[in-house]
Order: sequence, then structure tokens, then C-alpha cells
Amino acid sequence: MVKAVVLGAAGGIGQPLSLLLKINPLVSELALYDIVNTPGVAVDLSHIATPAKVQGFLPPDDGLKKALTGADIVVIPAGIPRKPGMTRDDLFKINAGIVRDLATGIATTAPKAFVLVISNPVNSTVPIVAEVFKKNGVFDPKRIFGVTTLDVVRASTFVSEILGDLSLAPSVKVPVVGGHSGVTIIPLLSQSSHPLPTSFKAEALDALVNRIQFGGDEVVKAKDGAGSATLSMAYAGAEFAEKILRAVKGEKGIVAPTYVHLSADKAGGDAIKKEIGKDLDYFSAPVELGPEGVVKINSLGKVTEYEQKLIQAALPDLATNIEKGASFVDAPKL
Ligand SMILES: NC(=O)c1ccc[n+]([C@@H]2O[C@H](COP(=O)([O-])OP(=O)(O)OC[C@H]3O[C@@H](n4cnc5c(N)ncnc54)[C@H](O)[C@@H]3O)[C@@H](O)[C@H]2O)c1
Ligand SMILES: O=C(O)C[C@H](O)C(=O)O
Repeated sequence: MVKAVVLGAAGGIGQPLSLLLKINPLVSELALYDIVNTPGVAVDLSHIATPAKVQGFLPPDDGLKKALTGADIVVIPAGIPRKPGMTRDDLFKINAGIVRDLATGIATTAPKAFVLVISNPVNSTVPIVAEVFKKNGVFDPKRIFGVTTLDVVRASTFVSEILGDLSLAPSVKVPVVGGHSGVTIIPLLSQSSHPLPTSFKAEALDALVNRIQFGGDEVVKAKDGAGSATLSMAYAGAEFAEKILRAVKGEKGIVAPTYVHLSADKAGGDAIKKEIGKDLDYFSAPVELGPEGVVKINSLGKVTEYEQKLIQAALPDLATNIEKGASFVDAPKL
């Protein structure tokens, strides 16, 4: 029996993500929590002929606690999305408090659940969740994940486009590491399962890296004020959740890039710090998953000089974002 919970389930990501979890055979119970509309979304989904039992909850009558009771995995897409001209960091003002309060609910009701953080800015909201868990004495870095899968999905798609064959997209694997915003998104294209054409020039590489780093802006611009990526994010979130659930069931060798506290695997985390040359607490790296969450944080592997420059360019922003999130929890309410 696996109970999955979506916090922010009535939103642009929340609804399609809940749909994908409802049709996932590894999920037997699905609880949907939001400040609006979850009863309707839950009844709608409950008519789908798959085994998962669906229930919707709202804040009154301890709805958050009821939704989280018995949770095995909690996915958080709650919070406001970007509009054109905004950075992810601009969302901190509103989303930090939302994530802190939801994390408090998880820490007190389902402290052993795997927590998958989608709400932006991920580089800061993951430290917020971790600090709330620490404050409640239940912090386990092996169980808290920042979802960076959309960057990996985009890299697969864009590389397959360059190779002129979209049918390759599902099998193209590119490790994307670092964080989840702008220059902190570091695609290690030299390690792509499907190498770029030898004719690929430096400018084209710059353009591809830039497209992966700013893929979110491409969607925000196209949506023109109506929000940011929702459908591709729901796909990516469901894919990452499925990896966690398969690992919990005992499947071995599942590795995915995800943004974690580097103490989740001390030896692996220390090795990453050496590779990047900075003592950061959080970094998105290829992580091997198992029944208790993080099994191992893998090395970044052989990176080119070009990629080492991308890593160095990411570090100042990452450090600032981490500090901003980590110091928020004891800060006065905004
Ligand atoms: N990690 C990623 O790769 C990634 C990708 C896309 C979007 N995002 C982020 O995901 C978040 C959600 O995006 P969206 O497009 O679904 O936004 P949205 O506005 O469509 O939905 C957000 C939902 O959160 C709900 N909500 C607000 N406060 C809440 C609270 N206290 N408790 C529970 N629910 C609450 C809202 O009612 C709404 O239904 C944004 O912060 C966005 O930036 C992250
Ligand atoms: O770009 C955004 O604000 C949403 C998300 O982080 C994305 O990468 O699409």
C-alpha cells in the first residue's frame, strides 16, 4: 500500500500531476490538498478506473493533517508561478512561507515520508523544508528531494531535436546538475548518452546550454502572463515520483539527478564538494535511490573544462539561494 499526497493539487501542475499519480499502478491511495478546489478535482479523478483511492482536502477541519496522515510520498507544487520578467527568486517572498507551513505539517504528521519539492525557487525551498524538519527533530537528508527532473527532460528533448530525431527523446540521457534556476542549471552534455554531432560548433553548444538553462523562461514567455511550465512539469514530477516508488519496492540501480542535502551520503557529498571546489550544503547530483531514499550521491564524472566553467559560474548564486532558504525558517514571518 502506498499513499501519495499532492500539496497544491488544484493548480496548474497539481492537477495533471495528480492525474498521472492516479494512473500509476504503484499508488494505492492519493490525497489531494490545496487551499481551493480539491473536492472537485478529487471527485473528478476518482471516476478513473484505476485502483488508487482518491480524496480531496481543504484547510478547514485539519485538512492538511488528514491529507498527510499515513503518507509515504508527498509532492509539493504549491505556490505562485512566474510571470514574464520575474526570476524564480522573485517567488521567494510568497512561496517561502507556503513551503515552510506545508513542511511543518509534514514534519509533524508524516516525518518519514519522502518529500519532493517542486515549488520555486527550488534552490531555496529545499533548504526551507530541511530546516523545518531540523527544527522538529525529524531531519533525514535521505528523504528530501528538490525536483530538477524537468531540466533533465528538457535536455533529452533538445538534444534529440538537434540530432533530428524526436523519437530518440525518451532514451537520450544527459546528467543535469547544480541547481534549478538559470546559470545554476548545469547540463553535462559531454556525458550525453547520444553524443552531439561532431560538426557541432562552440556557439551551437553555448546556445544549447543556454536553452536548457533558460527553458523555463521560454515557457513563461510563450504563456504570456498565464504562468509557467505545468504539463511538462507534471510529467517530470510524476517520472521522478515513480523512480522513488520503484526504488522503495526494491528495484536496484535507479539513478536520477536531484537536488539534495549533501550529508545524505557523506562520502559522496564530500566528493562532490571536492569536485566543485566549494563547501555547499546542497547540490543537484546523480543520486542512486533505494528503499530509504538516497543510497549514494554519485560523482559528477569526467567534466570538460567548459563544464567546469559552468559549475564555477553557478556557485555564487547557489550559495546565496541556499543561505536565503536556510536562514528563513527562524526569520520573522513576512
Ligand atoms: N521545480 C520545477 O522544475 C518547477 C517547474 C514548474 C513550476 N514550478 C513551480 O511550481 C509552483 C506551482 O506552479 P503552478 O503552475 O502549478 O502554479 P498554480 O498557481 O497553477 O498552482 C499553485 C497551487 O498552489 C495552491 N496553493 C497556494 N498556497 C497554498 C497552500 N498554502 N497550501 C496548499 N496549496 C496552496 C494554489 O491554490 C494553486 O492551486 C510554482 O512555484 C512554480 O514556480 C517548479
Ligand atoms: O521557469 C519557471 O519559473 C518554472 C520552472 O522552474 C521551469 O523550469 O519551467
